[in-house]
Amino acid sequence: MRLDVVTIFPEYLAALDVSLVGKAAKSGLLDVRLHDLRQWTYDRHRTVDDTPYGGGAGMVMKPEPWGEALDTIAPADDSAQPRLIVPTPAGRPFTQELAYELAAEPWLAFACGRYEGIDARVAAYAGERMRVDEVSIGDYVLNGGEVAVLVMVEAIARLLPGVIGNPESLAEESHSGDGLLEYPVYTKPPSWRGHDVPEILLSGNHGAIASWRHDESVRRTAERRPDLLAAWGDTLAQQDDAAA
Ligand SMILES: O=C(OCc1ccccc1)c1cn[nH]c1
Repeated sequence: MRLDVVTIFPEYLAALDVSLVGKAAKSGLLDVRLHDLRQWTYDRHRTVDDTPYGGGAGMVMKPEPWGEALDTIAPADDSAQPRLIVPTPAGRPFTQELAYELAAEPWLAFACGRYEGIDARVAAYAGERMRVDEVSIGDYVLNGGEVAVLVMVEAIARLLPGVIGNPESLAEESHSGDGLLEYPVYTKPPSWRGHDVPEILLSGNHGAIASWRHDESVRRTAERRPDLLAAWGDTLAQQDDAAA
């Protein structure tokens, strides 16, 4: 997979060179290219922002540098075009499902907005030749899209074959498919500072262990994410109907 990231803080994305993503990049699974948006500015102050039409506080990122960045990274006359992801609080939710979808793409480009955002015509212009998704990693506001890109790239890269050492560990994690949160995990020692590992996990009774883990997943989901439990209940009902 090719990954392009356009930002006014390329050093923010240096983290992509370490850990899993760094290893994937070195092993050729990922072709990560960072671009400084100011490369496409020509005034003395390398201006990337201006005041918003219609008034209001803050500044908006000018369209011109973005248009030139996109034209350099993905020339309009190339048949191959990236899927453009624009992190923003106003985006569609980033989910494990979307991470899987994006992990199947051959080429992703990320546009890191700052200030109050990027002139809306940039997404419209890009949309003339590539798929554009405005995506939110959560209901809070950051100063820029860079951290959101780190979050999304890590969630996506770990799904690429060969990046994760043990693919089985993908199957049982939270949000990985059954719609419930992951059960609590334990390792040695069996007793630690007055806290013991639940006996069932030391029993070797795999049926009982699986049942305990499912019950713990349901309990935790009910406690922390009743929204997911409702969805999970609906899914079960649909499965029952389908089986009936
Ligand atoms: O703050 C975020 O992105 C940076 C950004 C982009 C555009 C305008 C303001 C801020 C964000 C929050 N959840 N997901 C993304």
